[in-house]
Amino acid sequence: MSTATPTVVDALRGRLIVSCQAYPGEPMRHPETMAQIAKAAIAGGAAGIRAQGLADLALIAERLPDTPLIGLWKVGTEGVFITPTLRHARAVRDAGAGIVAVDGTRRPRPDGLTLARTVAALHGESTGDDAPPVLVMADCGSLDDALAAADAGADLIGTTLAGYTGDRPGTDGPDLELIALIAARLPGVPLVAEGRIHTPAQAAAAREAGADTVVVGTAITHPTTITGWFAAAL
Ligand SMILES: CC(=O)N[C@H](C=O)[C@@H](O)[C@H](O)[C@H](O)COP(=O)(O)O
Repeated sequence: MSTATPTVVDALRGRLIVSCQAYPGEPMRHPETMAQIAKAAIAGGAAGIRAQGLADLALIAERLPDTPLIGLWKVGTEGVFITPTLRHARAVRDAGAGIVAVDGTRRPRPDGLTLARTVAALHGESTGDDAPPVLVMADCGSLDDALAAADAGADLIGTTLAGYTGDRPGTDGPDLELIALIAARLPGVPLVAEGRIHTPAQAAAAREAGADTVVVGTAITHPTTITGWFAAAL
């Protein structure tokens, strides 16, 4: 696992990261819209942004140059779809993400590389201008994924895919049990709680369970879903 203690991780510890994503065909799917949402999230106290797609990432990096940015590139919605290959990861980095989120499961990757080789390649490549190498966040779906990803050298472990790979139940809120299991087995490896955190109390519970930092997406930045929650209640 990585022994680096990057300052960007310190800046995120105990703080909120807001995921700003709109899905194909949705009204808010526009880089300008996502950049404005990201700025609004920072104004509200977020310490970092997570975003998808090269155009969104490039604009957010330009508008918020001092904000830690976790980038990903989704390819489809099935199997290994979060930044699935080294080529996608390099593009996300080159678009301006200081942290590249990649699929961190043990499933085979479309380019045939292991996660370890993917991480090593990214760590070994200069980003120019004395900038530190990009950090890699492994989006995991289980404890075994997390252990393997830490072994592979991932800088941050995320619970992003818990409930989406068949290894863990799709809990109503965050998978607090998984967060606690990973925190206990990987002390010292930055742990990002992500997925189905819908209330401030759930965010606090994720931190309490052992997460270093918390990502909230839908509940802050996806009005169609939030509206649906309210509409369904009436
Ligand atoms: C499983 C998957 O594709 N997760 C994606 C990863 O980037 C996003 O669709 C989620 O919105 C993000 O993880 C934040 O989670 P939530 O929106 O539940 O707060």
